[in-house]
Amino acid sequence: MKIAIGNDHAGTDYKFAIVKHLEAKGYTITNYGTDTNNSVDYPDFVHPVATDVENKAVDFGILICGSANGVAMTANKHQQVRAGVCWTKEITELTRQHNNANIICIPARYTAVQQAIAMVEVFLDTTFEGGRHQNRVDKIPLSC
Ligand SMILES: O=C(CO)[C@H](O)[C@H](O)[C@H](O)COP(=O)(O)O
Repeated sequence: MKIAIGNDHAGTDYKFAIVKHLEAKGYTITNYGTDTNNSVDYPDFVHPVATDVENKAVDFGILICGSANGVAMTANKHQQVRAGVCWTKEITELTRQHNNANIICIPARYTAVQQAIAMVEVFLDTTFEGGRHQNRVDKIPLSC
């Protein structure tokens, strides 16, 4: 499975922990940075991830910033992206089962790193339920 990952300065340390974990499990990761703790603007690192997801160059995306809101707002400007802010494993599971999210957004300043890794595992292992949820997901794009 192919994953694209991006973050701002608040998410760099978590990003490396997640990448290490996923690579050990055999995932192919495209890292769009940032790779330092120097202050950056999160949209610069979100759009490449969202573009890869939109173009189906990867299966899923992972975005990390301080609160997760900035990266989620940016990613959701892309038509084919459904980016969900996740802070528990249960919310993460529902984000896949009900919303068919293709990007998980993680709030590094409000989540422990082991919790972040556990949420990523749930995200990648959970399937969309379809059915009534498919009708709703189909109505998300503005073109409907
Ligand atoms: O974009 C955000 C808020 O929605 C992220 O949490 C950023 O990481 C945060 O705003 C960065 O803040 P900083 O004071 O510039 O480190």
